[in-house]
Amino acid sequence: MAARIMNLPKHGLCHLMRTSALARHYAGSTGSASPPQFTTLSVDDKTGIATLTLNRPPANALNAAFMGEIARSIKELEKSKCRGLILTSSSERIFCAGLDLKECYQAEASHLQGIWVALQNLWHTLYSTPLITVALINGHTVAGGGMLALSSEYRIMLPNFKIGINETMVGLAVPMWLIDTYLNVIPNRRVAEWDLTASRIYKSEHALKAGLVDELAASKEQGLERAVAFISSYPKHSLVARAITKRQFREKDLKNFEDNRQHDLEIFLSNIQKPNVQSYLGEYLESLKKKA
Ligand SMILES: CCCCC/C=C\CCC/C=C/CC(=O)SCCNC(=O)CCNC(=O)[C@H](O)C(C)(C)COP(=O)(O)OP(=O)(O)OC[C@H]1O[C@@H](n2cnc3c(N)ncnc32)[C@H](O)[C@@H]1OP(=O)(O)O
Repeated sequence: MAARIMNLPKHGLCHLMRTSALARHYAGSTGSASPPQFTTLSVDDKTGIATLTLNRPPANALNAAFMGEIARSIKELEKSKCRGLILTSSSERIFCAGLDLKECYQAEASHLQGIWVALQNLWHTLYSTPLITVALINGHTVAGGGMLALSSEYRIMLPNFKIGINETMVGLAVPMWLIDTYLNVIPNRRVAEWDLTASRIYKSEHALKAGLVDELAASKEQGLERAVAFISSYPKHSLVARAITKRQFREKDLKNFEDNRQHDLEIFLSNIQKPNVQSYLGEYLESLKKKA
């Protein structure tokens, strides 16, 4: 691991930063003095590949601070001209359980707004990044967690976990930008419509067959090797052309999102505050607790 910040490393791809250095960098560039709280970031100076590890126990549930932190890391890595990003989890069971439902229950409108805007920003940042992105899904990933995996370009999953988008199950509609993201991975509209309307959750092995993930890996170590191999398969000289091509594939979805950003927020706020949705959310949270 590199131990210093410098302008141009010898391979010309990535500034070299350790977690502590990046934390200082955040303070300068975002106005926030707080170091990363829920993630760790490491950058390999030989490969130019960053690994961002989600670390908000027990479930990596997404609250506004956590989502802001992930989005800021991606932006900083873009500036430092890293080549690729691997997203993974410090948990051995859960990659990401989606939005922090405890923070969505009986919350003030302003708090809910902060959560949704952070989710929108995180999706936009990850979906549009020129970095080569791989989700190394080393645990269950549902709802907002599925969004993180599906917005990445390549998915490597460990066996015997669950992946899917289950919003209709919690009584809410899937937003158009997430439908577009899903279609970018599963272009068969009938299958995508069925999956999202039915809140279909796939087991790893079935997700591979369905094309929702690209590879299975036997262990996290093997998954990391495969992720590095995927990112390294893009030659250095092609990175700019690659990024422009990626952007063109995703541009329409990004524009649709920008055109409807405010409306999307209003729909979420209106739905999440409905008494029946809140009541269902309360029961759902109880059912999660009872499992323990
Ligand atoms: C509110 C709905 C908004 C809908 C918005 C509409 C559009 C969608 C656009 C994209 C946005 C998505 C919104 C969301 O992300 S909603 C989140 C939905 N998430 C879920 O339904 C996941 C619920 N969790 C599970 O199914 C399971 O926990 C699991 C992820 C499969 C892991 O199972 P397991 O390994 O058995 O672990 P536990 O169930 O025992 O959980 C461990 C621990 O974590 C707590 N927890 C789990 N999920 C959440 C969560 N989402 N938020 C907060 N806390 C969560 C769980 O309560 C346990 O805690 P304790 O150890 O303290 O009991």
